[in-house]
Amino acid sequence: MFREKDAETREFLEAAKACVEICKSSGVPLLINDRVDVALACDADGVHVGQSDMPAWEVRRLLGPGKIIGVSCKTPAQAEQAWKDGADYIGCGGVFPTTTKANNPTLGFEGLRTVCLASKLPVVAIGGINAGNAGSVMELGLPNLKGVAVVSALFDRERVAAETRNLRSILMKNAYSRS
Ligand SMILES: Cc1ncc(COP(=O)(O)OP(=O)(O)O)c(N)n1
Ligand SMILES: Cc1ncsc1CCOP(=O)(O)O
Repeated sequence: MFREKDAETREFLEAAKACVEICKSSGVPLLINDRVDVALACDADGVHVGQSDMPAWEVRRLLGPGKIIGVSCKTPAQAEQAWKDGADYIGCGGVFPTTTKANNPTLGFEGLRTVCLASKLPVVAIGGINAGNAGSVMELGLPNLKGVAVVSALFDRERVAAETRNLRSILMKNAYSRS
């Protein structure tokens, strides 16, 4: 996911193009946060939109059937709408308090559980998740909960690659212990 809230469009596009190149060479899909125009211009793999961004059905119309669309959802009604609109997955949170996104109510495990139980789409948990609590989120064993998304757990750290490997190994251990 490429998420940049403050950049000018041209700066955003240039950075997104660079990320697309890196991700393509590693076989990793790249989604662009919010910006359908940028995703189209750099041929990203998809877009993630929030509840006040372009509606997912419109994103689907513009991107076509082959791209990945994610929608942030805090309620069962929003999850149902995302499914009707043709999204591929939903992001649900903040699960824990976070300073990365302002005015973002914390749902806790109960809010996450409510949305996961109602969702017809795979769910990615987000908000305040890190190496210390990612295991406890996945161990909830909620239906449709397929993974976690993090920002500060990696980018507030000096050793981003090492932190990424550590978080990945925690999530992989959890995946094996549930299979
Ligand atoms: C998996 C996932 N969930 C939520 C988001 C954030 O999207 P949004 O609600 O549009 O909030 P902003 O990031 O735009 O502030 C995400 N990128 N991924
Ligand atoms: C974008 C977003 N949407 C819900 S919480 C959040 C921020 C997550 O950031 P962090 O992983 O740093 O808590």
